[in-house]
Amino acid sequence: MTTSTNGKFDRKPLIAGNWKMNMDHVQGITLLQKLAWTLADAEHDFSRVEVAVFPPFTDLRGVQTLTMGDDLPVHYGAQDLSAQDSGAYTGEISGQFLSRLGCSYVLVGHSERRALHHESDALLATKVAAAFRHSITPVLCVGEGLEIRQAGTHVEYTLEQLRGSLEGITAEQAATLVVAYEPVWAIGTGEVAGPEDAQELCAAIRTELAQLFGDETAAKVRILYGGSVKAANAASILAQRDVDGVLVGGASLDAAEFANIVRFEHHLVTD
Ligand SMILES: O=C[C@H](O)COP(=O)(O)O
Repeated sequence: MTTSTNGKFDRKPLIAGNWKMNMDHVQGITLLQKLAWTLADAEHDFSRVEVAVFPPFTDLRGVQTLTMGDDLPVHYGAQDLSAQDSGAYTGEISGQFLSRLGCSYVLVGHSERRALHHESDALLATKVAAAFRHSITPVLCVGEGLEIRQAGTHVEYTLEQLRGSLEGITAEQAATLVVAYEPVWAIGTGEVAGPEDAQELCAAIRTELAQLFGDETAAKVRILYGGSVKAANAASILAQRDVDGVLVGGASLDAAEFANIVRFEHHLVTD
């Protein structure tokens, strides 16, 4: 294991909060301020553990103003983007606009987008490309539903999503990618995949990335786990070798709880 980042991890851990369709622009600012104060009070070292939030589109300008004005070391991103850059696409949001708003990241293919908006792997590959066109890091979400898990085909299913959604990207682009493994049956249900389940899939994803783009590239990709992550279970999940962070939904709406997830290292047993 290399120790180029923080000693414990090969890659810098990323703790990401997806607010989903919660928090209007006023509530969003309050939440981010509380989070920043809580982490500042705890003297959180952002150079060791990165923090990012994914507010609704309508919050992004306020989040940008706050992070710039107060010089907050928190990154932020959008929950989706258009595959197109501009034109007659009513209701769509271009990566170009997100880039101008200072977004570092964008979620692509969250399971709720795949399910509710029928987003296919082919479409998602064009969204991944759009994110890279505008210098935004895509957080590509993959993961199986309950039926697939019960049938025991979850690894192959998830890897097929991965391959399809990354069609056409280069190894250079892949090296900067973030992948989030989110088993749909564990999202918002209180069911958490065990740390070993998270490791199994995150390791399988890394092996597949190595086959697609080479070992060196795969070693650079951060792979997150998502699904009912809370302060109480974050440390054991993040202790897994191939888990480089978490994508948190519900628990990211509570500043104190999310800050405790960010500070997971304080709950790790050191070896
Ligand atoms: O994007 C986050 C995931 O959907 C997990 O959501 P959750 O933590 O509420 O289960």
